[in-house]
Amino acid sequence: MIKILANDGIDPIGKKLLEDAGFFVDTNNIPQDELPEKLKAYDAITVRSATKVRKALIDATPNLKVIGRGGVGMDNIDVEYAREKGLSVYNTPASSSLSVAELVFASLFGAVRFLHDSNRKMPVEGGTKFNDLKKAYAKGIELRGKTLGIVGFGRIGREVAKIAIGVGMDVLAYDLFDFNPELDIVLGGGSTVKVAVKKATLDEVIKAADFITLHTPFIDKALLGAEELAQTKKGVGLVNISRGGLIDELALVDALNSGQVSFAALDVFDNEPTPREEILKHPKISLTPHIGAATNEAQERIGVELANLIIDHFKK
Ligand SMILES: NC(=O)C1=CN([C@@H]2O[C@H](COP(=O)(O)OP(=O)(O)OC[C@H]3O[C@@H](n4cnc5c(N)ncnc54)[C@H](O)[C@@H]3O)[C@@H](O)[C@H]2O)C=CC1
Ligand SMILES: O=C(O)C(=O)COP(=O)(O)O
Repeated sequence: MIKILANDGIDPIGKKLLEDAGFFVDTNNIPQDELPEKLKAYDAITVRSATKVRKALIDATPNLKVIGRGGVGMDNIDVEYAREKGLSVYNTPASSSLSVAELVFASLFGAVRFLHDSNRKMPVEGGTKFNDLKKAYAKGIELRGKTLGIVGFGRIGREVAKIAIGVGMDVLAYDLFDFNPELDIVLGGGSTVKVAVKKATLDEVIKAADFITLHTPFIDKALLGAEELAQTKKGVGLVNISRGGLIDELALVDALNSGQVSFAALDVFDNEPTPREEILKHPKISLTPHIGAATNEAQERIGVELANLIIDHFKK
């Protein structure tokens, strides 16, 4: 019987698909340091972003045939090495795009009205300093009519743009590669309308946007470091739901303290799962613990897609 370890869990519908196909699915979370020994007994492992599948683990588990990533980023897997060793590696790249895009807007709408800070302070000071807090949060802003800079115009960047257009924002989009700026926006009743975003260089996005949201993988350096942050519009708002490292965290803290950046909404961090104190405690940072893909709908789509990929792999 094919044995699958879903080490970071799998949606129940995906699990049932695998079981109905005759596979054994173990959803126990085996600690990273025990995996080299315990994973020997399995044919496949599925992971999200928590479990790392590095060279040493691949070398220690010669029975392993498949690595499945329930999600997009495969930076926690030594993909090339695994493939060289004859393993198949799959991910589910489109299943969570909408959920990530919605979290961008949850974060943006929240941050421009200080919800992150208000939710921290109201339980402590709301009873005694209600009017002081009311004053502190008096300078909220609307999103309509503002310019959103999107860096990385792939699956998630495009979903973000669609919501932005619905909200009435101007969109400047930049990608390393040429792209089609037209989007099909679905209206009520099922009709669609084509709307194009403005193509821009990274420099133009940095200098002209009121808010910048990043949707690229992390390769080797921050896209927004001290130099770039110094060139933004004064008071720009930043969103990073992509990967830690894309914004230089220390430069960000400086830019928040000087007022160059008015807020940052972060779902991903340099050092997960233990982000640095200056980031966790900063009153101008809206925090979420890497939950971009953490909706029932996205996880169900991911689980089903991953199950079907694994079934196809072993049944072909
Ligand atoms: N926080 C979370 O829970 C989640 C985070 N993500 C992350 O979101 C990121 C984007 O995902 P997708 O949109 O699905 O990927 P995608 O591959 O569809 O789009 C990424 C785009 O970035 C562009 N790009 C790459 N390097 C660039 C650079 N240096 N400058 C400008 N553009 C660049 C690519 O050409 C591509 O168009 C991934 O890194 C993924 O890991 C994805 C899902 C959930
Ligand atoms: O799909 C991705 O790239 C993600 O970052 C999602 O991470 P998660 O599976 O929710 O731990």
